[in-house]
Amino acid sequence: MKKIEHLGIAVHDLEVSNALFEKILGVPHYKIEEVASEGVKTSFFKAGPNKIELLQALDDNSPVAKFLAKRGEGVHHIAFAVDDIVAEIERLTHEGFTVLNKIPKKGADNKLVAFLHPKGTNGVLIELCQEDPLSKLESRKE
Ligand SMILES: C[C@@H](C(=O)O)C(=O)SCCNC(=O)CCNC(=O)[C@H](O)C(C)(C)COP(=O)(O)OP(=O)(O)OC[C@H]1O[C@@H](n2cnc3c(N)ncnc32)[C@H](O)[C@@H]1OP(=O)(O)O
Ligand SMILES: [Co+2]
Repeated sequence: MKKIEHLGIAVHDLEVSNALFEKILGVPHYKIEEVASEGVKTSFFKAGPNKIELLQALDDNSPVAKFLAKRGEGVHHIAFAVDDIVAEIERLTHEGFTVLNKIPKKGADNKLVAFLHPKGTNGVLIELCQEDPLSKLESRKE
């Protein structure tokens, strides 16, 4: 794993939290993106070389809605950048971790993502993140 790609923070109201994090970080969010498959609306901030992802739930059954109901607002996951997500999924599965999706799925900000169950990782939800190679081709079409 190369570095922390982003830190995910669950929030009730994206608009309110966008204003809050703009005050904290001194920069506005650079992107808002819905990921319907995850049931979230996200916004992204850059703090120097680091990225923060705010997550608001789109529906009551989404992972973020459940998290908010159980634990309230706060750090939801840590995402690590990897070069080869398929190889990392294999490696971590062999190490005995529960990879929640064995096939990488499309995340936000042009990434392919996979999650490790927090029960096997000291209670921290871990996201693996690889740059989606197709996203370069998609942006060329525009
Ligand atoms: C867009 C994308 C991107 O960056 O590109 C994203 O980040 S999407 C980010 C949103 N998507 C995801 O989170 C997808 C991966 N997450 C999941 O599949 C789910 O949230 C699970 C982690 C499997 C939990 O789902 P489940 O239905 O089992 O919920 P549950 O409420 O019964 O939770 C089971 C236990 O896990 C704990 N738990 C749940 N979410 C947690 C989290 N984020 N961090 C630490 N612990 C967590 C609960 O408190 C509970 O513990 P106790 O048993 O002790 O009470
Ligand atoms: Co994330």
